[in-house]
Amino acid sequence: MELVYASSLKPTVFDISRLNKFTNSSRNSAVGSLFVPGLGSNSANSLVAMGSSGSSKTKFLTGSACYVLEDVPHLTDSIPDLPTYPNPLQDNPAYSVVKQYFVNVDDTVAQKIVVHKNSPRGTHFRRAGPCQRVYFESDDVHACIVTCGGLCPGLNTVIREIVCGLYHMYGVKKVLGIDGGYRGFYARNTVTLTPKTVNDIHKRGGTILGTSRGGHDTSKIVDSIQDRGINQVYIIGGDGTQKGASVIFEEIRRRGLKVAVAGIPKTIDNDIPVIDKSFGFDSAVEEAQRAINAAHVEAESIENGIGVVKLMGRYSGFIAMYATLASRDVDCCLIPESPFYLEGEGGLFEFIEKRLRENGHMVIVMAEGAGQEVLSESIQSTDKQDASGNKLLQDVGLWISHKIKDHFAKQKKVAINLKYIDPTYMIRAIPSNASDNVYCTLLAQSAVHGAMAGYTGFTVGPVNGRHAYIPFYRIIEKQNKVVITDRMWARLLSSTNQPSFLSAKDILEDMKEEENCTELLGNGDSSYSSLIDKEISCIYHNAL
Ligand SMILES: Nc1ncnc2c1ncn2[C@@H]1O[C@H](COP(=O)(O)OP(=O)(O)O)[C@@H](O)[C@H]1O
Ligand SMILES: O=P(O)(O)OC[C@H]1O[C@](O)(COP(=O)(O)O)[C@@H](O)[C@@H]1O
Ligand SMILES: [Mg+2]
Repeated sequence: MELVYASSLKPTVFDISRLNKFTNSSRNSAVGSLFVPGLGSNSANSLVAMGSSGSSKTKFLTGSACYVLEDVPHLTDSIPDLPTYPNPLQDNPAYSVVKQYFVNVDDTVAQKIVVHKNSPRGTHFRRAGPCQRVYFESDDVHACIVTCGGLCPGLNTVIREIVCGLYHMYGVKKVLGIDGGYRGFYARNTVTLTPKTVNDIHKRGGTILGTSRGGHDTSKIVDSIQDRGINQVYIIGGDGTQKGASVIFEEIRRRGLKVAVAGIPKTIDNDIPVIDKSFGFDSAVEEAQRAINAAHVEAESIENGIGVVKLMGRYSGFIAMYATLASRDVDCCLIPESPFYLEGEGGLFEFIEKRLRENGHMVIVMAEGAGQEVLSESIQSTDKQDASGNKLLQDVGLWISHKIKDHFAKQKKVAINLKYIDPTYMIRAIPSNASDNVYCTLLAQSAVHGAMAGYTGFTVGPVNGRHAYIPFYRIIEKQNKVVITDRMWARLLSSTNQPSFLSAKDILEDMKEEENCTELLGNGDSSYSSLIDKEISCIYHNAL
């Protein structure tokens, strides 16, 4: 049993695997508080739970009305008695006039903001921002930045703002860029980054550091961090990258190093859970409009014109869904989460025929991961993967274009004119738009504040509009997907008026699957969030 102290409250620490038993035996405690032996049932008492999920430790702090803080690790968890220093920002003329510039140590951000009067308060995350005391002296900081995975608009902005944030806010002068993703730690050169060298990189697409898939060798990476004397690691990347960051963090902690590991979530697909959205997503949706416009102009200009646009989205169809909603020129949007079929009543071909009869043209937008099951039934699917283990997809846009052409050629009733546009890599390579630039700046600064304050093993991101520090295990436990039984997909269906391709039975099955999934996660080792949510609502309802 370990004892840790968080905020001003006296904590009790216990193994999370015992939470079930522990909370079951406390059902008679006062509403809104968990009964902790030794702390009594006073709702002012809180408990801190530190348990292990496989190799990963989890920190929970509970409060009244079933409040739970899923906190992030801190350097002092494994290296106690580290010295602290006043935050240099307090002497910064720009910030000295700002009222309450520092975040309160008890500030947290609620994960669920739609509540009822009797709802438990539920899960919260630590609010991101500058803290009064920091755990690094400016001259002692040696930071590094790495970018991994696929490209995404805004990568250079995040790099720029980490460098400038460290320099200008904290007086940190040693920042290293790791060349070419994770493998760059041990196989490539590094570049020195200064505000001067990164000054105008936000105007360029891509990443000035280069990126890669695969090549994650944890012990070689941590050896390199240790050998170079790096003590702050900023890791920018998607779900795969954050998994890599999590194991790097574990290894650093195992070796007892004073090194803060901060993740900045990147993915054009918006498939990272918990956070509101990922950077680059807005830019991608905006740029996709140009491709959809082109498809619409082409389709409209000729009799029975059909424009097919393929957008990115391997497992999640967010870009296709938002680009469709933004455009209003799209007749049908196909995403991986919503299965569809081609032939017969209610199928895609029937819908195309109807739209051509009504409007004389149509536009179809599809995510690259859509219809993979139909496609693999039709052509032999391969199980090829990229270097990171992501499934390599067949070109569904090209395949569907051929299918549509074949269908109308066989029918011999309507002569169609189909144009297929694949703007995927053009979209991914653009610089970020204005709103993503602002967003990237906030992400970078929050990451810098967190690392300087000694937090580690966290990903930063907005939760309901407020930036928060989220433990790695919450980011990597599942992927964010479009929920087709949610309002947003219903809005899309009513905007395009396309068929849902689902029978009432399918919808019921989908909802059941969602429920089962939550159940499984709740009982399994991987999702502490679901476990905690289930437990607190159980206690709460029993107490009422
Ligand atoms: N489970 C994992 N454990 C450790 N490293 C991983 C894991 N999954 C992916 N990575 C590493 O993360 C990097 C990026 O992953 P990838 O899936 O290509 O992109 P993204 O981070 O954008 O999802 C790669 O270098 C890959 O080796
Ligand atoms: O061809 P590449 O570079 O491997 O990338 C293709 C994939 O990268 C993405 O753009 C983004 O994926 P990641 O965020 O995992 O890098 C996917 O939409 C796409 O399937
Ligand atoms: Mg990914």
